[in-house]
Amino acid sequence: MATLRDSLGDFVDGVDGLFLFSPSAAYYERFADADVPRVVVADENDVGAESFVELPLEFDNVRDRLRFGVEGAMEHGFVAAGDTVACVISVFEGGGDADSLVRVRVDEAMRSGIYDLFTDSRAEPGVIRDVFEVAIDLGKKGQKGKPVGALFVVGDAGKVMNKSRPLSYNPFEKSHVHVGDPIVNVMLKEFSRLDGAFIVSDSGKIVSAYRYLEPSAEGVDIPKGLGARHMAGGAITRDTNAIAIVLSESDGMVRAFKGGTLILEIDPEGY
Ligand SMILES: Nc1ncnc2c1ncn2[C@@H]1O[C@H](COP(=O)(O)OP(=O)(O)OP(=O)(O)O)[C@@H](O)[C@H]1O
Ligand SMILES: [Mn+2]
Repeated sequence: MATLRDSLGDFVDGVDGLFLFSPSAAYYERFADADVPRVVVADENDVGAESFVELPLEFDNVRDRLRFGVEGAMEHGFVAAGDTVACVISVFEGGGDADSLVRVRVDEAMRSGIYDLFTDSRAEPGVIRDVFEVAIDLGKKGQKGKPVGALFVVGDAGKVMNKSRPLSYNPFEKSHVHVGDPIVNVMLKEFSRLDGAFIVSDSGKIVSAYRYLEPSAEGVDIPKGLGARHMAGGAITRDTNAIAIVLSESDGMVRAFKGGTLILEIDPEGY
């Protein structure tokens, strides 16, 4: 008769790597003698891991977090398609160290583009994260309690400006304000009541509000049911090297597009 430990030991049989998501230093040390390489996935490399994948956003959805970590590790060459890895991760918050073990088979199809979205975009990862945060926050609270939509085009701003036109005066015309600044977040939320898109530069400068995007929609494949805002947001990312972060007024979801493709869907309520 097998004990529970014997039976569940299969879980780590033959794994090629151990992924530790946001481990404390003590927890990381516990695995110092592990007979497989350790990969740390966290917002910062506090533990000084040799193999480290930076998590730019605390993906609340565990699947997204896992996917991000695995994709990042593939990009860094820590793992490859065909490998199997054991991921130690927290599903529930506040529990201190990780509470779950997930066995993941690394395969090419796992590359959703999440990792690329942050690390392989023209815009700085911190800028992308800050825009996500504004969009998520806006999605959670709405505008004075009412659902609101918003469209942020991030990076490659010169080209994006050339493929769009103003719907109204640009309140950011002569200003040098950046996303992430608390005052700016209030402004962005205020202006999101009005039409059009926000254009943000690679370094996070808000270049314009109220832009009507005029990309060619040719070859853009976005899910049916999404309207003009999403189409325009998706299409501009095919025409330029920008990414688009779209908050839907109708279903409340935050979506990210890159290269004309929907990469990521986040439910702000989960954050
Ligand atoms: N080409 C565009 N460029 C910039 N903004 C646009 C463009 N097309 C639509 N919008 C903005 O999107 C708003 C909503 O349009 P629409 O309902 O068709 O989009 P949607 O994709 O269904 O988004 P939602 O889910 O928020 O309703 C418009 O009022 C307008 O502000
Ligand atoms: Mn709509």
